[in-house]
Amino acid sequence: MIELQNITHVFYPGTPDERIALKNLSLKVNKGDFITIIGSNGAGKTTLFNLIAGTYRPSQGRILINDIDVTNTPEYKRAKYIGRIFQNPLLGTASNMSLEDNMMICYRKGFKWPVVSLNHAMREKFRKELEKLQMGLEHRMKDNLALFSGGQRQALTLLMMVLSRPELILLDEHTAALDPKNASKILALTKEFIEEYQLTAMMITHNMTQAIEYGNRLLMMDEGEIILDISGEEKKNLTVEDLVEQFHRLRQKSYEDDRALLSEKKP
Ligand SMILES: Nc1ncnc2c1ncn2[C@@H]1O[C@H](COP(=O)(O)OP(=O)(O)OP(=O)(O)O)[C@@H](O)[C@H]1O
Repeated sequence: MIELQNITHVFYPGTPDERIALKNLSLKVNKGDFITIIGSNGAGKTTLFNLIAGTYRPSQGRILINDIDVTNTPEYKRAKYIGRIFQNPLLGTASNMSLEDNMMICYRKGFKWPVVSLNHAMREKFRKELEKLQMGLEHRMKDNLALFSGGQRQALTLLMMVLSRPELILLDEHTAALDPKNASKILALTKEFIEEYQLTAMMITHNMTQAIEYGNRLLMMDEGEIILDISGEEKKNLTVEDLVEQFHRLRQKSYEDDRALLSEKKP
């Protein structure tokens, strides 16, 4: 469904600040894959998402979506197929608009005609969708989103993204800024929506336990390369210790990700 062919990305090439963020990276994402991505600090995870979403064009290599070369397709055009959620829960929704207006904008995404208006039938439809979040938000459709909590905003971002039926969703540490209770609620919803709508998903996380528990495939990145690509039974049997040990064996150094290692420490 999405294919990266020999992608290299260099920031500030030919200057003293030159930084090779991705090195000749190739990856095939199959329809229905739910891929978790872990990696040491500066491994290139977010750059990978930026290239898939079209925020940057790669220095070298090609990106295909459903066999169509989109390497030079701008981000706004790719947004039709790709949904993305960031760590900041305020980024995915408009604060100064009501919940129902936010949902309407998202519902219209990609459709220029016919123009659907916010009528009784639409409100009922939105109400039913909001009930799935089990947060009581179906009773607050006229409230401005500035009044909602971070967890509620991230749940809404997730729901609205799903309603726009993207082919691929990119989750960039989308639970990292939430408290543990909200983070696990959002993760459970993520899993539920991915299954219900049969979405293809890629999720960056600094939590190795989460990376093992969720999805059918796990990628580990380091210094701009994918160094592990584990799926199926092998993934089901993985432990955090295995991952740290495999990293050490492959790279002859210890895993440098403060947040990951701290989050795995037993109390
Ligand atoms: N806009 C940019 N300009 C210059 N260098 C950048 C830019 N974005 C990323 N880099 C560099 O590219 C490398 C990869 O960064 P990236 O943010 O993709 O890593 P990451 O795996 O997401 O890291 P982290 O887990 O710490 O967020 C790093 O060395 C980083 O400093």
